[in-house]
Amino acid sequence: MTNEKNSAFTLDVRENGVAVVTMDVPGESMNTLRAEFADEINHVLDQIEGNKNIKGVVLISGKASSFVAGADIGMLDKCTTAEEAEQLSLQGQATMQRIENMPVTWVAAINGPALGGGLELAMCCHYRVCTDSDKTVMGLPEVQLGLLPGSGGTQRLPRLIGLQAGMQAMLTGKQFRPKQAKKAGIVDEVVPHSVLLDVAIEFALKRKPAPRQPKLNLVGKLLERTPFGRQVLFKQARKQTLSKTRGNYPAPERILDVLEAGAISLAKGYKTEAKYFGELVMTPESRQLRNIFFATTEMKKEHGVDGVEPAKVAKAAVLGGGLMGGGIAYVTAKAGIPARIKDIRAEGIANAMKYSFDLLMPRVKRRIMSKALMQKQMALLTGSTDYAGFKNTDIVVEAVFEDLKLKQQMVADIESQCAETTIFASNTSSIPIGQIAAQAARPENVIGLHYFSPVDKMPLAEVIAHSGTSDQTISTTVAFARRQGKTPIVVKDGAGFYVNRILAPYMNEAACILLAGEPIEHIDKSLLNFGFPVGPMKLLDEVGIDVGSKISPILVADLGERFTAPDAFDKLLQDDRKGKKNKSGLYDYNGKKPGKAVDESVYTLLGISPRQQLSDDQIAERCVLLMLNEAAMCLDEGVIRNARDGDIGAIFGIGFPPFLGGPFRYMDSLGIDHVVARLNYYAGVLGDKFKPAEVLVKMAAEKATFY
Ligand SMILES: C[C@@H](O)CC(=O)SCCNC(=O)CCNC(=O)[C@H](O)C(C)(C)COP(=O)(O)OP(=O)(O)OC[C@H]1O[C@@H](n2cnc3c(N)ncnc32)[C@H](O)[C@@H]1OP(=O)(O)O
Repeated sequence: MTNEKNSAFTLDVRENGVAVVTMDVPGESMNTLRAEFADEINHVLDQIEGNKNIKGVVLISGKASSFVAGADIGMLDKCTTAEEAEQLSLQGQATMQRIENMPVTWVAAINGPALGGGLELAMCCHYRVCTDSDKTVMGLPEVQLGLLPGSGGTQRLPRLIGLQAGMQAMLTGKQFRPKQAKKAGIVDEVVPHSVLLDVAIEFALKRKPAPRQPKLNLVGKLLERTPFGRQVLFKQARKQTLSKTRGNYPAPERILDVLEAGAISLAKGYKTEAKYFGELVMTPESRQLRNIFFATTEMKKEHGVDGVEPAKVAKAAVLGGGLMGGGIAYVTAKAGIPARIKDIRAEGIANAMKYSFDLLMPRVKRRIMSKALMQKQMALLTGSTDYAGFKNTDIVVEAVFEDLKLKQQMVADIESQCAETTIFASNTSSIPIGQIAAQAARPENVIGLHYFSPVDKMPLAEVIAHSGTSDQTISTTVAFARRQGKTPIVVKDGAGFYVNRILAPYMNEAACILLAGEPIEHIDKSLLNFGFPVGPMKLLDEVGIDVGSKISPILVADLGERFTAPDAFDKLLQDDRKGKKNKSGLYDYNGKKPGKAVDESVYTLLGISPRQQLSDDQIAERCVLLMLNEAAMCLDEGVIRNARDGDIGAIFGIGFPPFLGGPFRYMDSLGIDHVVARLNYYAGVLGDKFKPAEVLVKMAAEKATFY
């Protein structure tokens, strides 16, 4: 065995002629690919080429549960020119082409994540064997970083699984589970971890596979293997991509360019891949997306309170079997934590359980999940219309109606029915936690844990500590939310906490613009083009016009008149328009395409003759500026601990455009002086609600930035 001191690679030539190359980057929990490894890996390749006894090679990771997590994103972040980044790509391509062209058979033995450059490394091998571990995933997620696969992946994946499948995988960053990867043709075998190396060694002793084409049906062959078919395919793909990105994300378009080049010639494909990889590394969009990766990775290591270890949560309970309760129970059981659901009606419990069933059954049918695993997760859900089984719960999450008295009663019930250490976490979206805890015997155990709907999809959770919440409660709740797969941010108690507080002025301004006569679809299109996943008018229908109207008075009482909602909301509610939930809102939910067309009768109800008067940019600027201003006030008042939490909270909570990095990074990119100037302009035209936050005025004067 040869292993240069501190080398990332060791070479062990077995008696049977199989060389095992183990990648184990010293001191790192994950293997990543770095330019500095080039000499090391080429030295290993030289040794293999120089040893005629070697009949085959297995490439395996020395990490317990990960293969290779891709190129080192920190390395990419340090690039200062597109040419520098392009060289990294060309270097990666060359190394992988060298492996692919070696006379001996190479086998990638994958356990755990093989992502980005990690999958590219596996694809230059001649066979791939992976484990059936829950941690084993394969994919090319570069697009989520504003990049494209830069070490040959754009050319190898389509040749392995087909152009359409490869295109889809790269445009979405899809992660393949072991069985999916086998079915798609990414791996040749899926085995238990205990025999991974043995099976890989068997493959290494085989001859290289004959050149193979992915299996395609007739339509697939016509689309992928004829020039005319590819022309149709790429035209459709570009149209779909632009309809999703609205031109805000360059990477998907470059991926299609590279795929189209590669369909003509492999050499052209590699050349174009390196060129565009280099350019994308330097785009502001990719920089912002990489910042999100660094922020969320850093947050994974935080407990919410420095130096306070979380208590163990062995069992949880959920009060309320509605939409939120069902979602909370789902993510709890998915984390492997038993969840007891209490509702006043048995139907409520059944409804909560059905939430999980409806999410899991399709996965079983698509063979993404085994029936046994589904049954195991469902078995963690139990229910009761009383407090039986609550005695040994460590945390109870309350998700009942937004009624203060009811929530205070829930606190009293839990304090009498559960252990003295049991945490009471309220999923309230707006009621100050201090008020909910006002009559608690153990207020130190009371905390807010605010999820966003749909709970199984939205990654953010706000952890709201009132003045009496103990550090232990905070730390345990943060850890619990993280086990549920959430990205928790700890926010200070107060009406609307952080996310709903910055959302309210944004939504109110959209309503004002509507009342001034701007068409609903134009308002939504403007904010969609800005980069939000849904327009404010559609969001109002989705969340519920009644919910929005309940939050406003709470915000006005706690934070001031600037949160007063336009009377449009009252007029809509008087007409029983709650939105999507009762199929009557700003959009028409009764036609053939529910929610697609505006319900024109709204204009009559509001006394409006819709006419486009403002530009997209004017609409977006007015709504977004108020969100930015409120975010700055939240930071200044300590509602959020830092700009990073504010950015991640806005992106993960309300879909603030990720390519802009979040409110604070966006203000930095605009320039604080520009933000203040525009706020002052609108304050002069539209009133004090646009008055710039004092903190922004001060920062502008000092030419300060948030980062
Ligand atoms: C050549 C081209 O194709 C370009 C590329 O390959 S771009 C990179 C593509 N790869 C990715 O986008 C994967 C990014 N990583 C992840 O998604 C996750 O880390 C994971 C799913 C691999 C593992 O998740 P988890 O188990 O939660 O572990 P952490 O996220 O906490 O990560 C553990 C530590 O590894 C560091 N790390 C992970 N991936 C990378 C990477 N690509 N570059 C640099 N560092 C990476 C992460 O920062 C953690 O480090 P720490 O020191 O423990 O904080």
